[in-house]
Parts: sequence; C-alpha cells; structure tokens
Amino acid sequence: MVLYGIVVPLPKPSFTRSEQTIISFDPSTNRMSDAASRRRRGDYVFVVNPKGANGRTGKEWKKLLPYLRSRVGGDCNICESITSGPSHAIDITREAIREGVDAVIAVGGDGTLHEVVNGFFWEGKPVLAHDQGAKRSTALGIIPLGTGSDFARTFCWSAMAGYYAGRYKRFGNLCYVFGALRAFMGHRNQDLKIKVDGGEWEVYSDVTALCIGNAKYFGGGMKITPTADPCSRNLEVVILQNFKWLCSESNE
Ligand SMILES: Nc1ncnc2c1ncn2[C@@H]1O[C@H](COP(=O)(O)OP(=O)(O)OP(=O)(O)O)[C@@H](O)[C@H]1O
Repeated sequence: MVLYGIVVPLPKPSFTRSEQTIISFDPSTNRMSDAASRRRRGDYVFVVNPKGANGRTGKEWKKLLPYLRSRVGGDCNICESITSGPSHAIDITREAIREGVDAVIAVGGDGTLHEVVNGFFWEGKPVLAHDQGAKRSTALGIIPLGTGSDFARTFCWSAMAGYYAGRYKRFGNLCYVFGALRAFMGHRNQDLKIKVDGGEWEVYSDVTALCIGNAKYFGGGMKITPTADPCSRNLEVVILQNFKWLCSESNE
C-alpha cells in the first residue's frame, strides 16, 4: 500500500504490483495451455479527502477500507492516498496515472472529484503513463462520501454514500440549506441582461439566481437544473426571479 502525506514535492509513488498466475484455455488444441499466462493485478489508487463532509469522509473511509480489502483485495492492489490540502488530489492523480495505475478513485465529495478529474489532464491534454503512453488507460471511479456529492446523485450513485454516510448526509444537506438561507438574507434581486447561445440580449428583471448546470443537482440534492443531462453536451440555464421574503412582502 502507498500512503502519501506530503504535498510538494510529491514522493515518487512506488505502487506495489503483484503477479498472479492464470491457466488459459487454448481453443486450437482444446487443451489447457501448459504455459501459464501471467496477469498483472490492477493497481487502484483511492484518493481520500479526510476532511470531506466535515471530517466524516475520513472516518467512513476507515470503516470502508477493510471491507474493500476483503471484497476486492485479492484481485487488485488497493493503494490509499490521503490528501493533505486543496489541490493535492490533482497531483496525486497525475502522478498515479504517470505511474500507470489502472484506476484512480475519488473518495469524498464533488470538490475532490473535481480535483481528481483535473488530474487526468495537463495543459489541456490527457496525462499518459510514462512507459506505455496512450496504450494504457486509467479509469476514473468515485466513492461519494462528501457533504453533497451531487455529481454521483445525478447518476443515482449515491446509494452507497447513503448506506455508509446516511447518518450524516441529511446534516450535510441542511448545511447547504442553511447556507443558502443565510446568503439570501442579505440578497437583493438584480436586473440582468442575459444572452444564451448567441441569441439576442434579453433583460430579466429581479433575478435572484442564474443557475447553469450540466447535472440536475446542486448544494446537496437541490434539483436546481432539473432537466440537465451530463451526457447531452448541453448546459441547462435556469433563471430564478423575484425572490422575496414573506415578511418583507408584508412590509411593502
Ligand atoms: N486534507 C485536506 N484539508 C483540507 N481541505 C482539503 C483536504 N483535502 C482536500 N481538501 C479540500 O476540500 C475540498 C472539499 O472536499 P470534498 O468535496 O471532498 O467534500 P465536501 O465539500 O464535504 O463535499 P461536496 O463538495 O460534495 O459538498 C476539496 O475541494 C479540497 O480542495
């Protein structure tokens, strides 16, 4: 197992790989191949944000790790990589891909996933493995254990988070609700000129929020762009207008 604990410079990862012998069937001879072929065990790097969901990601991960080892540890090398701060997940991911690992799995919320996805690219181009280049591809995985984990929710992948993190997820969602309410307390609606897709400029009065999304959820499960589809290559634009506190209405 590899454990990173330093931000910069990153220690060069030394992913341990173990070889496993498999016996192959040769259809031309209808015999089991005498020469046993060698199959490399996959290297899966789990990039864990211990501070996600107010520290609960780290705690849940500690419980999940033995389970993962027991379920898939025989088939792959499970490498745990703990992030030490913002952007560290990007560096870990890039380094892991360059080392030729088979999968990088983001363990945390949307922020961690965002960093891991960015780690797949460097200067606008995909990061490649040092030795095998484009021949080798690295899969991206996610274990949604963040406060909102809205990306996973969009694909209905939050069941696992719901199972492991069900106790605190509702608090996470409430955090977003409280945050939104607090933000709205000092909020003033604005008139906005908006132009979409090269169309005409249009004036929208009393705009409360302009939401642009390629996925349905935001802020821990708020369906803010309800028909957005991440596979459509389109962004959905939702304009919320004329938000008022009931009490302020009665004062007018
Ligand atoms: N060790 C760390 N200490 C402090 N912050 C960290 C650390 N590792 C990563 N981070 C930062 O924490 C941010 C938020 O983490 P993450 O998205 O995993 O959790 P969350 O905010 O609870 O979930 P969500 O974004 O789904 O609501 C990340 O964008 C990352 O920059």
